[in-house]
Amino acid sequence: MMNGHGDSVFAKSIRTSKVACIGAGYVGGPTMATIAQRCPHIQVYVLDISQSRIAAWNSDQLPIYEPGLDDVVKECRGRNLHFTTDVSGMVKECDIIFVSVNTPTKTRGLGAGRAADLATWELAARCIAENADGPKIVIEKSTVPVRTAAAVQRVLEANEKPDVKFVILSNPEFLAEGTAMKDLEKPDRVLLGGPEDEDGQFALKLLVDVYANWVPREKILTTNLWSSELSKLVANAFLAQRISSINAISMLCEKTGANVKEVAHAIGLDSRIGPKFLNASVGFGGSCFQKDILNLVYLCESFGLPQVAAYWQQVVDMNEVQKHNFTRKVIDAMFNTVNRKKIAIFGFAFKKDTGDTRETPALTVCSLLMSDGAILHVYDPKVTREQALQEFRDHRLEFDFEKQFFWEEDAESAVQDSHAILILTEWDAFKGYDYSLFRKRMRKPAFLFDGRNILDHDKLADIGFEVHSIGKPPLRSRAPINNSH
Ligand SMILES: NC(=O)C1=CN([C@@H]2O[C@H](COP(=O)(O)OP(=O)(O)OC[C@H]3O[C@@H](n4cnc5c(N)ncnc54)[C@H](O)[C@@H]3O)[C@@H](O)[C@H]2O)C=CC1
Ligand SMILES: O=C(O)[C@H]1O[C@H](OP(=O)(O)OP(=O)(O)OC[C@H]2O[C@@H](n3ccc(=O)[nH]c3=O)[C@H](O)[C@@H]2O)[C@H](O)[C@@H](O)[C@@H]1O
Repeated sequence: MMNGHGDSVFAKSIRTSKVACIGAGYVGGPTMATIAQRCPHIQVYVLDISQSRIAAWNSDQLPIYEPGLDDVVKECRGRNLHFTTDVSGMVKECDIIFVSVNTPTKTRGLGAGRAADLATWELAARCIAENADGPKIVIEKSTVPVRTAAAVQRVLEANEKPDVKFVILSNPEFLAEGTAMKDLEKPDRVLLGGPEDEDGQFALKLLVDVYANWVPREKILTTNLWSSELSKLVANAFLAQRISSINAISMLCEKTGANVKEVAHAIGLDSRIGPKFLNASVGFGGSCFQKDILNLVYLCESFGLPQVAAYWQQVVDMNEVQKHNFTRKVIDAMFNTVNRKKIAIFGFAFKKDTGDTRETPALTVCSLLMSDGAILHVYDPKVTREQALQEFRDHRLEFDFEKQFFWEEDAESAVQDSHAILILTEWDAFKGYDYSLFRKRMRKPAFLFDGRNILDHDKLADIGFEVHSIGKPPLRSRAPINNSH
């Protein structure tokens, strides 16, 4: 793995042929599968406390859906990629240990609702400390608050094993779900932060060499620990800020007759702004944007920067406004009530090409509609009803699910006798449907609310739909009267 070893005692005793990762989730699984594929000379062990998750990784039905992942796992599993619950055993065996456990928002106590909950991280660190009988390089792969490495160092060293030295590196992950394998194969950059002393620089070089097996050297950045930790939070905050900014403008478009797609295109051609990540939507979701911004807000407050905290808090607040605004639009348009009306929901995942529903905007929209009495029939190609129900439970949202929340095997069944179709996830398949046929099966007037702006709205109005989208004035049906049934 290394071209040459360092000279220190630490450097000389690090064994480099085995790597472990604690946490076999959306990040740990795909990231380690990529390392195994690109570095056949390294044995990679992915560890998790969840028996069921590890069993799934070892089966034909992987625990997460990610395009391209199956092939890489099939190629490497059993060769140099291993999934196991033997966390302590493999922590002993491996000197290079990534930690990719979940770091959700704290739900109680100091900083509840904002600060990152590092309990899982602390447990992982304690596990490493207890099982280490030689030097270890511990790599923060999870997204953590800036200065977490200092806390981790204290936990690791508290066991007072004089011969065991730990070096902590930061290596945040920038992959997006749905494109994880492509992002890992060709990252915009790999970011590595480490201590500035000799062993820190040795460890950093070791990790650079791992990535250099497939990532061009100029894309591998090295910084100090704190810059690396903070850059991850800032990257997510900037990305989410773009969405909240264009969503805020979409509300103004709806009032003024401007079209947000045209505005996004016009501003995106300015090379300083750029065209990406300017799709106005029903709101951003996913496990990270909200939690990472709240974490940033909490950090700013803790460091005595209330104005900076308030600035970033607005990004999350605007996202809430957008989800509520969209739902209010639905209810307003449908004569101010959706009580007992069947509504077809297309998509429950937080974005296309993933089965992940964490913080999905669909949860808020569906909850608000059910509060108003709507009967929802949901179709999502990759999400199960049980998973959606778990999402409601996780957020302590209670409804009469047996009467108001139905799951359908296809879009057509969801649409039958419905008053409206809501597009909440931008699955490509939703673009190819025969909406003319759908409209025939629906109650009239037939409403369509495109929360992702993915359909041809003029065509839908010609077919006979009343179309509402994001950041555009609504379109009434343009179908001839005799065509309206
Ligand atoms: N999901 C994503 O797209 C991205 C996530 N991240 C960050 O990566 C981190 C992990 O995220 P995900 O992979 O989505 O989480 P996840 O929840 O899918 O996976 C975490 C896994 O860690 C396991 N775990 C927890 N404590 C453990 C312990 N003590 N020992 C062994 N296993 C343990 C859990 O059982 C779970 O399977 C988070 O900090 C997140 O912010 C960063 C970039 C992208
Ligand atoms: O830290 C993380 O977890 C990851 O968070 C995001 O990745 P992800 O949440 O998987 O997906 P995105 O493509 O960023 O989409 C997030 C949300 O924003 C929405 N979105 C995205 C882009 C856009 O223009 N408009 C918009 O509404 C998506 O539909 C989705 O709900 C970042 O893009 C990754 O770089 C980062 O590593």
